Amino acid sequence: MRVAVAADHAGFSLKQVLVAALRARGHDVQDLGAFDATPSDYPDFAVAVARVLSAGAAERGIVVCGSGVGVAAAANKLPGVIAGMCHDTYSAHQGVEHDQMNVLALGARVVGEALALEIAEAFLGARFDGVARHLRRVEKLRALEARWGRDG
Ligand SMILES: O=C(CO)[C@H](O)[C@H](O)[C@H](O)COP(=O)(O)O
Repeated sequence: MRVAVAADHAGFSLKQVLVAALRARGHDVQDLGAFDATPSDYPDFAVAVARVLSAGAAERGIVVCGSGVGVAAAANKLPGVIAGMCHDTYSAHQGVEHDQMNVLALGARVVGEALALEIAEAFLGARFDGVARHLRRVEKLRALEARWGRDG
């Protein structure tokens, strides 16, 4: 699967681990930085991933900061993005199956590397189930986006 990944300084180390592991497992990973742990601003990296998703150049995105909160908020500002912060595997796959989540937000100061990798795999392995009630709810999300717009 084509996956865009990015992190700020707080998520840099975990992002390095995720990129290497996901590539080793056969995913086509686009690493959008950060490329070192120099202090940086999480919106810049979350938006880099969200732009790729918004343009249809990747199927999924993973964004990492200290808590996962900032990158989730930033990614959700762009059209076509449904980002969720998940620190357990159930939310990571259910968010895709029910909510069509396409960006996973992780907090590197919250979860360890092994759990983060399991969460990422649960996210990447899941597919939207297309069940009518789930589709109806996702369409309401899209309608909210269309009504109030987002700054891409
Ligand atoms: O967790 C974050 C946002 O939700 C980000 O990692 C922030 O950049 C975090 O606040 C970083 O904190 P720092 O003290 O600047 O390292």
